[in-house]
Amino acid sequence: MDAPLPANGMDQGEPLMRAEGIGMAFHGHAALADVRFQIHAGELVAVLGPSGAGKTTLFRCLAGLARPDRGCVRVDGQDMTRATGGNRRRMARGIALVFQQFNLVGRLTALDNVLAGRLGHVPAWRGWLRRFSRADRLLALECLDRVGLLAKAGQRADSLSGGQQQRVAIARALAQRPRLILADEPVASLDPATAAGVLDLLRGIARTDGVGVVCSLHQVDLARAAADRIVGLADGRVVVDLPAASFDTAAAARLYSTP
Ligand SMILES: Nc1ncnc2c1ncn2[C@@H]1O[C@H](COP(=O)(O)OP(=O)(O)OP(=O)(O)O)[C@@H](O)[C@H]1O
Repeated sequence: MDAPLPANGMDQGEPLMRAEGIGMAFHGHAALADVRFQIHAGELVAVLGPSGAGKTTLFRCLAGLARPDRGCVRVDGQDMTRATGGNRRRMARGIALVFQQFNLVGRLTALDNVLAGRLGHVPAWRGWLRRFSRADRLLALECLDRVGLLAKAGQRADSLSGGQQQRVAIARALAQRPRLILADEPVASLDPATAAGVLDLLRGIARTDGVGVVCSLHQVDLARAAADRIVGLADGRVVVDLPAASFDTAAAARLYSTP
């Protein structure tokens, strides 16, 4: 008999990214301790945990923005933590980041912000002069269309609503043509309905494009509705790693009551 397919219905194969025993301390206090989990193509993994559990520190380690004291992050089996030069840049290009505060340039249009997603793919001088090719412009417009904001392409980013700004940030991530999207509390600044819409969008991208998405969240209900898997961090350790459908009140109690 065939093995059952994972929660997202896709054949998972080799993981895109693997956290292998990540540890990181600040002033002698462990923010992360022996964190291990995997992310596969096409799945949305929600990282939940109480305040101070280490979600942002983990996100920074996965994104290559911080170097863990112990363990490593592997992308396609290669150790990103110790990669240098062109190799590191190539790995970083495959990882797009989405932040709670959107990180758009307010005075630039939505389209120009999305084009920033192409910066890792074009020669530096083109980026400085904002000389993007026709193909890059078409791709950026296509990405805006996918997030439902083609009509806002020429509008300044700071004139858009919070939900629209986060959609532009997701379009920018898409324009990078990433294999992984790491989103640190992407819906923390949004109202519940807008938040659910943004998570639906990320889940659709995971499914349609086969991108792995990791998303830290504070709301259990949103995580259960949008994610394929939930990884629970408490006091820097993974205390839960379950298909979202199996994340019940007992799992939530285990996660949020860990001393
Ligand atoms: N730059 C830093 N210097 C010192 N301590 C830090 C630093 N960054 C994080 N920490 C500590 O590491 C621990 C984990 O913090 P982190 O921000 O990763 O948690 P979090 O789960 O993202 O929290 P929240 O949900 O409140 O954003 C906390 O005890 C925090 O005080």
